[in-house]
Amino acid sequence: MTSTGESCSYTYEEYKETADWLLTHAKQRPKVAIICGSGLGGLADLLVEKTVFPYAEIPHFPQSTVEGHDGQLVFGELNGKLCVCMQGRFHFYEGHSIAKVTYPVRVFYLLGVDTLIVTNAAGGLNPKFNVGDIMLIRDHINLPGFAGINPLCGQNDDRFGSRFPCMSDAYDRDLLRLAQETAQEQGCAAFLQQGVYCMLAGPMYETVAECRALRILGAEAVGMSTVPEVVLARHCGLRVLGFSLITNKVVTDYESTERVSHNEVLETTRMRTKDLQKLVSNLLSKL
Ligand SMILES: O=P(O)(O)O[C@@H]1C[C@H](O)[C@@H](CO)O1
Ligand code: HPA
Repeated sequence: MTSTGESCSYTYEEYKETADWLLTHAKQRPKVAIICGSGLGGLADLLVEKTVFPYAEIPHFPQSTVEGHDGQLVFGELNGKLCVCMQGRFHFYEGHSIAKVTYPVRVFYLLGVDTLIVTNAAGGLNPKFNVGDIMLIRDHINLPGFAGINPLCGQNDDRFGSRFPCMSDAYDRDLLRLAQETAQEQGCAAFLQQGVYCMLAGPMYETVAECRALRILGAEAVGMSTVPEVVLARHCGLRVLGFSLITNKVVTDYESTERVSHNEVLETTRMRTKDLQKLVSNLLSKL
């Protein structure tokens, strides 16, 4: 890894070393990778015929530091589909460079993965959303990207993708439709939403004025992750499907006494995690 203070990136060889190490140590060859959001790592526990690698054992892999993010990579089968699951993701606010936050995505690509499923916990900005709703991510707003915090900044490596990737189709429309159908079939359409996720760097939750501004921008859910991984995944041509679990409503009123906390976020994930697990699992069988 090179770090100049202004930029920080990994070499192709480093990604390759990690991928080759995993190919040597895991027998599975998954086509689907899943990144589990805060409190949503239980999904990885459902895999069968598992091979589990603590992040600390994987060459060049970053470490998780946030409660609700366990820090292990799980290979296995879920509903008949081979998957590799990140039980714990990396966030920019943990002090990781944006290259570190997204490191696993290029490793997945080199493993032969062609589909990335991302999940996260997010605050609901759309007034029609309820706590516990599952929002299919239709699009995103990359606010840190507006400020130049972007995993694609720096020299482009054509072995991963082109200099100027398209982002107008970041979230795969066929997968979105499939997720909607699956939700209907399993009877959870009542709490399924679709919308625009906006990433902020965090780690503080938003002020009232910020939430009002985000709404004006067209954001419907706000969080502190996901977008850098999706940007890098699209750069190397992976199909992406994203789920935001609406864990809290954001505060847009100065008279409100509500205070969002990570405890509240984790509590909501506990309430809804089984539904999200079932949705992902049912969907996998259709891929
Ligand atoms: O990893 P995700 O995006 O699910 O985590 C969210 C954003 C912050 O890390 C944390 C705030 O409660 O949950
Ligand atoms: N804001 C930002 N990130 C979040 C929130 C929120 O309200 N809830 C869960 N993650």
